Amino acid sequence: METFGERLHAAVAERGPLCVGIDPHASLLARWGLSDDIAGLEHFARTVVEALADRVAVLKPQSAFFERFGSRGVAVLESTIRQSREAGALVLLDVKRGDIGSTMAAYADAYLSPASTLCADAITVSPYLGVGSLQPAFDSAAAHGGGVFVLALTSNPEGPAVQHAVTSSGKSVAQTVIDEISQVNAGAQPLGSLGLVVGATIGETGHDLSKVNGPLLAPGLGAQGGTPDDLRAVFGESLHNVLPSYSREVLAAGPEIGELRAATDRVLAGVRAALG
Ligand SMILES: O=c1ccn([C@@H]2O[C@H](COP(=O)(O)O)[C@@H](O)[C@H]2O)c(=O)[nH]1
Repeated sequence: METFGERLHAAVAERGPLCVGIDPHASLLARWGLSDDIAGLEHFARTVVEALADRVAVLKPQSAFFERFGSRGVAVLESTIRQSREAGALVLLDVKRGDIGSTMAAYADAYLSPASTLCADAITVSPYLGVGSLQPAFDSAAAHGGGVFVLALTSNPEGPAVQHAVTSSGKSVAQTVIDEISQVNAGAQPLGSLGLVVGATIGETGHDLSKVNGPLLAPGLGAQGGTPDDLRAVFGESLHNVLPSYSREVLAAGPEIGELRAATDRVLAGVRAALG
């Protein structure tokens, strides 16, 4: 069985280093002339999949915007994941889950087990109950060829108050997360299956990402103000493992499929130039 790291490496080589988020904000539904209800959600998600799933390496549905509509929204999320994967995109489900023991194991079953209708290629998780509490997700990912992206240095301005705090070991909380994930990924070829989330907006923070040996998801580009030029300052020598992620910047170009594709081509050209 191929690992997620292998699959992601191949997808990026074939389609380019880009993740596009599927975030059906109420404001985007309105901008597309859609109703803020289950029919609007379904149309929006289906259009993005039709436009991009056969050409973008990774699609990242934001679970919250589907859950907003209850069980019918979750059903749309299920079909969005399935259709995206069938069209060849890897699906990173942005759910930012984090819990302990058997509860974390149940989340892992929900999102990483092929037996679940919500099974994605990878998920985002939160390490603030301790990185060790995420072990069931790491185990499930390893068993099924999936991936897990752990929040490390997030793109929001509130993040540093927690993530830069120094622990009793003398390291920051974020560096502790980075180092624990680096240990698991050590030696994996061409890339480990555990990734980190590091915002494109954070600037030079002095954190050492050089040993991660896994994908570095970079949200915060476009609508949050981050630019491809910011990536060098944030990632330095680790640029080769960066997976830039845009949501609103691309989605605002819809609803025309050609416009969504053109916006995607434009941001991909920008990040390619920055990543070198
Ligand atoms: O640090 C983080 C982690 C996750 N996100 C998510 O990415 C998208 C960003 O959307 P844009 O429209 O490109 O701003 C959204 O789903 C966030 O929840 C993040 O922004 N920062």
